[in-house]
Parts: sequence; C-alpha cells; structure tokens
Amino acid sequence: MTQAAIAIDSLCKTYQGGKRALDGVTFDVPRGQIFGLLGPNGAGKSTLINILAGLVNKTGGNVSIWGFDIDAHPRNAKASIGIVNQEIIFDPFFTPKETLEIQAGLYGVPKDRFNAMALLRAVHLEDKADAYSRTLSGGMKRRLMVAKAMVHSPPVLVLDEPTAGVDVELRQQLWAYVRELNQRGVTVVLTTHYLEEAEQLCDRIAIINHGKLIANKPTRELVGMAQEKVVEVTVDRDVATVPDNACFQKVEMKGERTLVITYRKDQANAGEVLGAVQGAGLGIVDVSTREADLEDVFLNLTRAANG
Ligand SMILES: Nc1ncnc2c1ncn2[C@@H]1O[C@H](COP(=O)(O)OP(=O)(O)OP(=O)(O)O)[C@@H](O)[C@H]1O
Repeated sequence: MTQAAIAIDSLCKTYQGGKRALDGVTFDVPRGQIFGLLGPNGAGKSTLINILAGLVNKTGGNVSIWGFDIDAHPRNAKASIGIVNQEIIFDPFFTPKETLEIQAGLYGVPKDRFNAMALLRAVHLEDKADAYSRTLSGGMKRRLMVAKAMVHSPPVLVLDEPTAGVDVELRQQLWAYVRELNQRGVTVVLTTHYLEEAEQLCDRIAIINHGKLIANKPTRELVGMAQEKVVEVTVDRDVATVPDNACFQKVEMKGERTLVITYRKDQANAGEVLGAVQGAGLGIVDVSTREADLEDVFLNLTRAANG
C-alpha cells in the first residue's frame, strides 16, 4: 500500500496567548518504518504528538492516520494509533494486568482478541502482572505504558521520549521490543534526545525547529550531509605555534602534542590534512579520525535555521 501511515499537511498550532508552536509542517510517515521526530526543546514535537493523540486541537492544516482524517473520522484515526506520552499516567492502585484490561475495555477490544499476559511478557513484566503499579520501577512503568498503548493492536505506535530517565539496559530492552513490533509490521514514530539511538533505530528522520520542518530524509542520507570531519594528530614534539593551513577549518590543541583538526570533506581529504601537518615540520606519531554523526548534522541544521 502506498498510503502513508501518518500524513501531515500544513499543520499549524497557535496556543491561546499567541505562541505559535507549529507553523505549516508537512511530512508523511511511510508505512512500516521506524521514523524519528527530532528537534531541540520547545521545537513543537510534543504539540504534534498531542495533536495525533487528540489531546490538542490544531489551528490549521490536515492530519490523517492510516488514511483516516482526524477531523472527519476521529474514531478510526484514534483506533489506528497507540501513543506513549512523556508523562507516566496510570492508576497506581491497579496491577499491570488490570491496567491493561481496563485499557482494553476502554478501546472496546473483544476479550478473545486480547491477551494481557502475552503483552506483559513482551515488555518483560510478566512477573509483575499482579503487583501494584505504584511499586514498579521507573523503567517498568514506562514499559507498562508501551504495553498499554499496544492493547488495541494499532498499526502505528508513537513514543514520545520513551527512554528519558531509563537506564541503558532497560533502554535496550525497550528498543528491542520496538524493533520486534516494527518487524511485525507496526509503524513506529519516536522522539528522543539520544541522537545516537535515533541514528541506530530510525529508517527516516524529520527535524523540527521553532515549529518548522527543517529536514526529512532517510537516516543514512541525513548523516551523510555532515561535511565536517575531525582528525586528531599526535606529533613528535611539543607544538609551540599551532600550524595553520587553508584546508583546516579549525585547529585545537589537546595537551602539548595533540592537534585536533576539523576539516570539510568537500574541501580536503585526510591525506592533505596530514601533509599540511608534516609541512609545518611536525612528525606524525599517531592519528585517529571521528566520523561525523547525526549530532553534527542536527547542530548544523538547527544552527543554520536559527540564522
Ligand atoms: N499549553 C500550552 N500553552 C502555551 N504554549 C505552549 C503550550 N504547550 C506548549 N507550548 C509552547 O509551544 C512550544 C512547543 O512546545 P512543545 O512542548 O510542543 O515542544 P517540544 O518540541 O515537545 O519540546 P520538549 O522536547 O521540551 O518536550 C514551546 O514554546 C512551548 O512553550
């Protein structure tokens, strides 16, 4: 099917008081992907997700989820999406199993199509099925939120900062589950501050800044946009004057003998950079390079957009 999982067209939101949180955002989330929605704090990500969830009313534009316009077919649109919010919200006096059963009831999921234990197993909470939810750790609560969002088996799952404050091991478990869901055909949209995770997980990434879309590309292409490379060169003597060369964009010293040189991939290559160091009369003892990553691209794009 060619239809998008989520289609967002000229989406605007101006809050009462005049704050324009979304300013004409247009993009599609293709079906079957893990899609990253990134942006600095206050960019408008939560506003966008809250519009998808039906918690915030847009002030302009159109949104459809799994082909259902959220204004014309709100029930079908809502049934097509599961959302895990930043805040952890559930009644602490119910057990995880009860929490899922209540949610299934709210969504009208027939009993024969719902297996609370299977869902709890999937998020590694099987042994906590009958514990009070308030006794769960932060990471466990978050996983319970994911299970809750999947109760009605929606084709689209949205996770807003799902791993904030969750330790590394639990983050990996959560991502493993997200990948598994995706392999089973669920389209996943996530926001995260961990750019490295977005780079590893997402097929495609959109970046918003001050309510505007500033990038929307396959992850590999986006990372490929990084033009800067950094090479660390350790030399055979103390450096009295930091060498300069046309192919260096920036040179910093790390200790007495290590030069940290930034250059642009489109203007020079590592050979030229090293040649320039030798040309300054320095012998090279050691070299290491760092590939540019999503963080570099993200900073460059948001800086450029901020003018
Ligand atoms: N209810 C509200 N009333 C007025 N302004 C709001 C409201 N909610 C959000 N905003 C403003 O809208 C802008 C976008 O906020 P939003 O929470 O969508 O950003 P975000 O990208 O999710 O940020 P974060 O990563 O910090 O959660 C911010 O300037 C925020 O202060």
